[in-house]
Amino acid sequence: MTDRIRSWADAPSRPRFTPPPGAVDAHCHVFGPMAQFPFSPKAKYLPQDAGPEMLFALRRHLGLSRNVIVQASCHGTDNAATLHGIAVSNGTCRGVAVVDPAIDDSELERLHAGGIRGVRFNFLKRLVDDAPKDKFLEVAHRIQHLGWHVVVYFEADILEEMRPFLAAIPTPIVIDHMGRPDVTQGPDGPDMRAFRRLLDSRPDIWTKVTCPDRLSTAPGWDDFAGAVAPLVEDYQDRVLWGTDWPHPNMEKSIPDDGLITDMIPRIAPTAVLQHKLLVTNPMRLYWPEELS
Ligand SMILES: O=C(O)/C=C(\CC(=O)C(=O)O)C(=O)O
Repeated sequence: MTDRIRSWADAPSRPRFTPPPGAVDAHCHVFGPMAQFPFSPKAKYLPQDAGPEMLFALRRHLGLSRNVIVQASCHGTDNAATLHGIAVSNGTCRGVAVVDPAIDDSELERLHAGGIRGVRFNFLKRLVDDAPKDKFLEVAHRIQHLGWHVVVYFEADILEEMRPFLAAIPTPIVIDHMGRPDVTQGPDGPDMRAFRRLLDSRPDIWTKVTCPDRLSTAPGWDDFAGAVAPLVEDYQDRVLWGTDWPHPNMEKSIPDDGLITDMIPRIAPTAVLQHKLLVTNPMRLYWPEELS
């Protein structure tokens, strides 16, 4: 792997939508800078640098206030770049780590002190070499006392086989990008119905209603809006939103972050829904101490 890829727009448009004060981008990443935070030897993609200063510039441009930095697979289980992003954010970032299952308790405590509030289990074969469910479950038990949650990334074709694993997780769960349903099937299609059954199986499964650019095939991402708006309405206290910047692996179809932000009122059409999606819900998971 030699070429470093660039998957984000130089000059995203300014959204027409104005997020409420305190809005959180609850799914984004930082890449490097590589000279300071080298990528993993196991990385499946090698991106250009997209460090915290770039993330904060985008956040200002979009009218957002806080970020949840999710450790991307290109950094493996070395969370230094994510911790650095949090450390230079003056309290406006928290993070989700990816850990080696053999991690010891003192390292978990160090991550907590550095602003980590969850661990991510990634099941996408194109991103990781293995996803050991038994070891992940051990990790989930060991983070429970810290008040953390588990973020799980998988695609719709393995949802059924994921059910026993998800049922055994002792902490709250956040599913990335709704488990990547086929949104062209519409809100009542088989993928969305299966995903709703999962949400109905436990009251503490949350989801990120993210990535129209990855999930949609329609102009204006209309199929995404049509499939996702009813989900936001029905599960309004456990949905999160994020940009997914710097959009790993989207270099062939780089999305406009302004347009991504303008999807918010299409999936959450009222001020009440928008406030839950962008402020109350992410604050409950990532900054609970600030909520009275
Ligand atoms: O950013 C995302 O959520 C999705 C990714 C990348 C990713 O998760 C990772 O590298 O860890 C993808 O589908 O390629």
